[in-house]
Amino acid sequence: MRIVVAPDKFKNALDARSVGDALADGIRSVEADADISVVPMADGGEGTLDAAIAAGFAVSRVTVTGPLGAPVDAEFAQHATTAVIELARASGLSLVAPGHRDALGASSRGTGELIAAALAHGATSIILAVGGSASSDGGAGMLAALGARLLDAQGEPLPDGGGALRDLERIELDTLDPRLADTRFVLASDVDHVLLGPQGAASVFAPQKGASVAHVAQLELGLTRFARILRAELERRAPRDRVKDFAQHAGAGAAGGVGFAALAVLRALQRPGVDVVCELTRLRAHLAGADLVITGEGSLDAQSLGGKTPVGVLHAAATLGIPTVAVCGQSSLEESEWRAAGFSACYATIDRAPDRATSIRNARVYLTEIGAEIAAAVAARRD
Ligand SMILES: O=C(O)[C@H](O)CO
Repeated sequence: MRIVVAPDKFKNALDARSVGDALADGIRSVEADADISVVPMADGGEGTLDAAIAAGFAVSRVTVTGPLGAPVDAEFAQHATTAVIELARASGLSLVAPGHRDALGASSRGTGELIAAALAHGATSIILAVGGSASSDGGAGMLAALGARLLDAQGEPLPDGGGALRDLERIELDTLDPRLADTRFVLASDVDHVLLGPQGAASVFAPQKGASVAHVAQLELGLTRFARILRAELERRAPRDRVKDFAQHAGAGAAGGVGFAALAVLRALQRPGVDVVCELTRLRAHLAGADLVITGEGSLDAQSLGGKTPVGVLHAAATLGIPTVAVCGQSSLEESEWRAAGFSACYATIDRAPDRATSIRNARVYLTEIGAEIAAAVAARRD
């Protein structure tokens, strides 16, 4: 029996590798000879770097400016001239203790510093995996770290953080790192949100970064100003008809608007994150000859069906006619929904636990049980 286990992380419980290993342990407890490939996956947000490293990319460590200004040790991954930068490693919300969240002050500067480090290592193709950020600065910090000048009415550099953007008067892009002109960027984002408005970066995501209602309003104002001034600067540099309204582009609102800066200034090509990760991990090669695929993520819901990891893996397996089983911490989908999506079965750890906290705490144990149950079901069908 050949089984490919290609899960995303179970947020707050286990990383993707641990989820896969727990399922594999369970399968082997029933089918000792099973040929199992564990392929840690991600949807373009957090976990993308781990997926690249698991796929053989080399790791480089750099000290960069953390989301609130203190230095953090971050990593990027590189293979030949392709680098994977995961924003969350430099500018992630997980780097900030819950009591210290500062939605106005947090910056994406460290992500720009990571990009600069990758350029110094010879990268000419950069996959920018964004999501899980502490910042809502529209990518202003990232651009500043790459040489852009963001100035206030007195011609002084703006302080870091989305809260300061309301004082932005001018952006100069002529000072950008010249290597960027010869670098191809792919934007792999965890969400498709636009930059502004009720579905934008400030309204939807800033509250989880510690923003009050008043902060959200201030951030929205600043991001609106930033988008307008940046667009004017881009129009100054290029014929007006070639400058798109990147603020409205899907993914522009990812990571507090870093998606916007990546699209507008780094000329990034936006791709569904899970497709990028499928390529990084060479998932299709792993799937060759498989009898079954197991995928999943912490919470399986309508958003998952919109193109998150489980569905990306499901589609890759379906093209080869391989059945796919979903495993999750909890699911809000009806059986008819996950079946209609194409999964042949769906298992949730919460179904084995008295409550959510226990489900998270004992995720490894439950996943091992689920792995055993899946293997037993396959064996029963075969015998
Ligand atoms: O970082 C964020 O703002 C969210 O994860 C959406 O990208």
